[in-house]
Amino acid sequence: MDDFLTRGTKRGRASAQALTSDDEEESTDIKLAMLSSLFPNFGQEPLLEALLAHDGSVEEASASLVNDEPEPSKKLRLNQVVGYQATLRSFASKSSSAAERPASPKKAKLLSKKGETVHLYDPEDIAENTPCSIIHNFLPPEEANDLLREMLDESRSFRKITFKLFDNIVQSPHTSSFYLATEAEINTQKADYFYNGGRLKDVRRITPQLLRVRPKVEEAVNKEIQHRIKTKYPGGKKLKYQSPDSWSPNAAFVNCYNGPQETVGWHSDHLTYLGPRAVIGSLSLGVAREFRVRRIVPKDADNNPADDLDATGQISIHLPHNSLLVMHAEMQEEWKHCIAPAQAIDPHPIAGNRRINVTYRDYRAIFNPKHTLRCKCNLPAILRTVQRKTENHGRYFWMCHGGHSPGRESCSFFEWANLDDDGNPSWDMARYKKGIKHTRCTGNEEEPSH
Ligand SMILES: O=C(O)CCC(=O)C(=O)O
Ligand SMILES: [Fe+2]
Repeated sequence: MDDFLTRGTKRGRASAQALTSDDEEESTDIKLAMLSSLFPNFGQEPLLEALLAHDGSVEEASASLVNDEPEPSKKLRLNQVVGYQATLRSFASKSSSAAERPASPKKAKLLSKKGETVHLYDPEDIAENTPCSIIHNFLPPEEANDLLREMLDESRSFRKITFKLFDNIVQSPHTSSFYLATEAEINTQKADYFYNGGRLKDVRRITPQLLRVRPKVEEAVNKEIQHRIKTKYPGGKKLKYQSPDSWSPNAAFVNCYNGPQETVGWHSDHLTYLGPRAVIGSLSLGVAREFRVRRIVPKDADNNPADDLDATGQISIHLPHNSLLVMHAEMQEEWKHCIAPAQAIDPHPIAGNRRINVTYRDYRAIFNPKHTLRCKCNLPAILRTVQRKTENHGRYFWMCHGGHSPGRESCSFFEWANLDDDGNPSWDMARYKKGIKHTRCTGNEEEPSH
C-alpha cells in the first residue's frame, strides 16, 4: 500500500536519532499528499511552493490555496481536450532523441535535473535510467481486454481509503482493492495484517482473469529480475538483502484511476510484508498515465530540506494499456514513485477515462506478522529503512505502527533490523520453520496461508 497514507501526525520518539530525523524530513511528502488530496486541481509544484511559502504549515498553505484555486473558467476543460498529450512537448526537449544517442548499443544515461521532468517511453531508456523495466504489449490483446473488463466491473465497488492526517480526514486520491487466492488467506489477512495502523476491510478472492494472467506475470518478472542482475548489478550478483528465491506473486493490489485528476502521491511501497529489496510486477490497463519516479537524496543536517524533494528531478515513465512495469529490487528503498495528475487523457475504447493498475506482489512467508517483532502496543512492528539521512543510510529498522493510526500514539518501539544477506530476519527460525506453509496462490486451494 501507499506509504504516504500511513504517516500520522505524531510519531513516538525513537531511540535512534536517525529515525526521528528521517521521519521529520519525510513529512514534507505527507504534507504534499495531504494538500494534493485537498486541492486535486493543483499540480505538485504549486503545492510545494505554497508549503514552502508558509514554512511547512499545511493550514496556512491551504488557506492561501483556497484563494488561488482555479475558477471553473480558468480550469482546463479536460473533457474537451481529448487527444492532447501534454507530455510530448517535454519529451521532445528533454529525452534522448535518436540523434543525441551514442551509436553504441548501450544507451547514455540521461540527466534529470532538479525541477525538471524527463519523459521516457523506450524500454531501453527506462531500464538504463530508472529502477524499473517495462514490457509493452505484454499480454495477447484479448487477454488484456478480458482482464480490463473484469477489473472495470470490479472497480465499480472499489472505495477510496479514508485516513487521518494532521487532524483532517482525507481520502486517497483513487480507489483500490486487494486480492488473495483463498478464503483462508483472506481471513488471515483481515485478522493479522495491519496497514496504516488498521486492518484492510476490502479483501477479495482472486478473480478468474487475475488468476489467468498471474503465471505470465510471474514468468516475465523472474526473467526481468535475472536480466537486471546480470546486466546492472555490481559483479552480476543480486543485491545485498535481495531474496535469492524466485519471485512468486501471491497477492494483488488493484488500483483504479477514474479521470485525469485521480492520482497517487509520492511514496515508496511498504517493505513490512514484502521484505527488503522487494520486486513488484505492475500491469497497466486502459487509459495511459504517467508514472513518475525520483531518487531519494539523503541529506546532511545542513541541507535545505526543501531542496532535496526533487534534487535530481523526476523521470516520467509512460504506461500505456497492456504494459508490464517491473519495479526492481533497488526501487522501494532508494526511489519514490507516484501517478501524476494528467492535464488531459486519451479515452480508452473499453475503459473510457479509467486506468486500472494491478500490482502483483510476493508476500513473503517469513514476513508474516505472526513472526514479526511486536511493539509495546502489541502490534506487529513495521519494517522501514533510513532513506533521507546520510547517517545510517540504507539501514533497516522495525518501529511501532501506532503513530500512523488515528487517535493512537506511538509506543516509541524502535529496533535496528537484523537481516542476513538474503534479507531474512533473524527471529526465532525454529518457530518460523515449524509454522511455515508455503502460500503459493493457485486459486483453488483452501489451506491456511501460514
Ligand atoms: O498505479 C500505479 O501504477 C502505481 C500504484 C502504486 O504505486 C501502488 O499501488 O503502490
Ligand atoms: Fe506504489
